[in-house]
Amino acid sequence: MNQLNAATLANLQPPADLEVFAASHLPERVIQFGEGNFLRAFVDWMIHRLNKQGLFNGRIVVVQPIADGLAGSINEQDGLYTLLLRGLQAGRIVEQKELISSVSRGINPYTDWAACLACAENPAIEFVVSNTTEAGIIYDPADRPDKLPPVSFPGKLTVYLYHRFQHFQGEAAKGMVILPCELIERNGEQLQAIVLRLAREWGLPAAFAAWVSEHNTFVNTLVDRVVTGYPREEAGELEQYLGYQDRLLTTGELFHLWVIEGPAALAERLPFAKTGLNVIWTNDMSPYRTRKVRILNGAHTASVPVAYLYGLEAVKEMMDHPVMGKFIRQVIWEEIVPSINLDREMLSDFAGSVIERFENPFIKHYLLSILLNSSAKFKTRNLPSLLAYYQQNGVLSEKLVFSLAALITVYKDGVIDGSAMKAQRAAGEFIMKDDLPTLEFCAAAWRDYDGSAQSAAKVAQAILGNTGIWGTDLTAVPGLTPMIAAYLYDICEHGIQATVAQLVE
Ligand SMILES: NC(=O)c1ccc[n+]([C@@H]2O[C@H](COP(=O)([O-])OP(=O)(O)OC[C@H]3O[C@@H](n4cnc5c(N)ncnc54)[C@H](O)[C@@H]3O)[C@@H](O)[C@H]2O)c1
Ligand SMILES: O=P(O)(O)OC[C@@H](O)[C@@H](O)[C@H](O)[C@H](O)CO
Repeated sequence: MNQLNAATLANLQPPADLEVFAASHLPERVIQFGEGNFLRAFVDWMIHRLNKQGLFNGRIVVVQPIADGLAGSINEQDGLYTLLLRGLQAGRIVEQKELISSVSRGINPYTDWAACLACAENPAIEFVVSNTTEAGIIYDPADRPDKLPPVSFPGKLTVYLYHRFQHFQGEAAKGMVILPCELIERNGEQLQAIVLRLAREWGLPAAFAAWVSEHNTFVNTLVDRVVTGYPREEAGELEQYLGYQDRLLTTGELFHLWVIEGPAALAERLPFAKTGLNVIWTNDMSPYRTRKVRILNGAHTASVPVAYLYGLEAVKEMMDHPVMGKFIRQVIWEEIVPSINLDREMLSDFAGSVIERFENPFIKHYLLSILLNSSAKFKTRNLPSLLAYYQQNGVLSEKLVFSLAALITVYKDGVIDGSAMKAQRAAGEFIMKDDLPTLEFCAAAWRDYDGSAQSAAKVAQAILGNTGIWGTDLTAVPGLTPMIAAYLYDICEHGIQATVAQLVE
């Protein structure tokens, strides 16, 4: 079977339900840092939808942000890939198969940084999009403008913008619109602040900093869609059906929401709403962010360590499970939702829709992929709920605390292997990826556990007291250390299944 590319497509009779739209004539108008599943199933899909209706007429040049990436595969496929969106709409099964044609090419800046800078000279490329994970928007004091390319994403963007500034001699109209999609608080503002800091520390002219501030627009955005990536279990069957091999094949749910905090005039230049896409332009995205990160991501992060240790593999399986299904619903309705100080009805509607999305029978969202980097996720997604619940009620939220104990148990008996950990659950060994110092610290904290309640208390004391992991000393939260210690002991000595079964009843 041939690999998908323009030539393969030209000689193929695609299945009738695969929507194909030719876009190879359209100019590049967007530069995108990040080539992951999420952007391909979200922003690139949205631009594709705009193009189909003649509302944008532009393509995206994709830059891989780290040395190991997919630019080569993107080019082998002439930027083409298949997206499968599946779910229930008004009780009906809906499956949308689209051949996405909005990506023009991939650039690997580690082998061709000049190609990336050449884009900065193109006046038609006015938009920057990014998703470099939460690890991407960071200030790296060791980064340098003369590295080819700079190491960090903000470093690359600073040099990119400086090249544009120089090429167009600071012309106001050549400023860019920058839309980061990383799931960090006020992503646009944080990115702009790092760019300006690097510009200052690298001794770039003050006029450049002024141009960045006055003529470039960094917007804050919040993204929402469950993207499950390459469907490895059914890929063979799907490729037979499609008639080609597609290394970039991606799957996800139908639901999508992009909240953009930016000037109304921008909505005219990116007219997503005209195509029926769920894109909200607002002056204040914080309620959207709080509700999404605390309820949807928080529910994932609270339930996944428990469910994975329990022996389950995917979100839908967890939702259908007699014990774990109760656990996740209880943690959402009884602990997370009440801890958020926003309109009750809005929160309830959202929580209900999140549960329906998790029940989507057509996507397989692996727990292990959600478990990745759980310590940082717990800190930003669940700790605020745990602490707010305590402040409101004067007692600790049992299931959120239990989920923290389950997460701490994930690191028990772990052996560091390169930058990850070989970890253990009853069902066997697995690879736990997390921040390396956290993995090392937690593995060491468990070493003296001897099956006694006292040694469980020592583990709890050590791990909760590590401010580097949680951003605060959690042993200072009244009652938390003994409660975690008791759960650790129960999980280790009675097993997670018995412990969680008792908790949900
Ligand atoms: N998959 C989803 O359902 C989903 C939904 C909403 C938001 N997100 C967010 O999108 C991010 C990416 O998800 P994905 O599914 O596309 O993952 P992915 O693994 O397919 O892609 C990750 C991307 O991030 C880049 N990257 C990784 N580490 C980096 C680093 N240290 N510095 C710079 N770039 C780095 C990679 O090069 C790649 O482009 C996640 O961190 C998540 O927060 C994902
Ligand atoms: O993508 P992560 O690893 O940051 O978090 C795992 C999930 O919570 C996340 O992917 C959600 O499904 C997504 O944020 C929905 O929009």
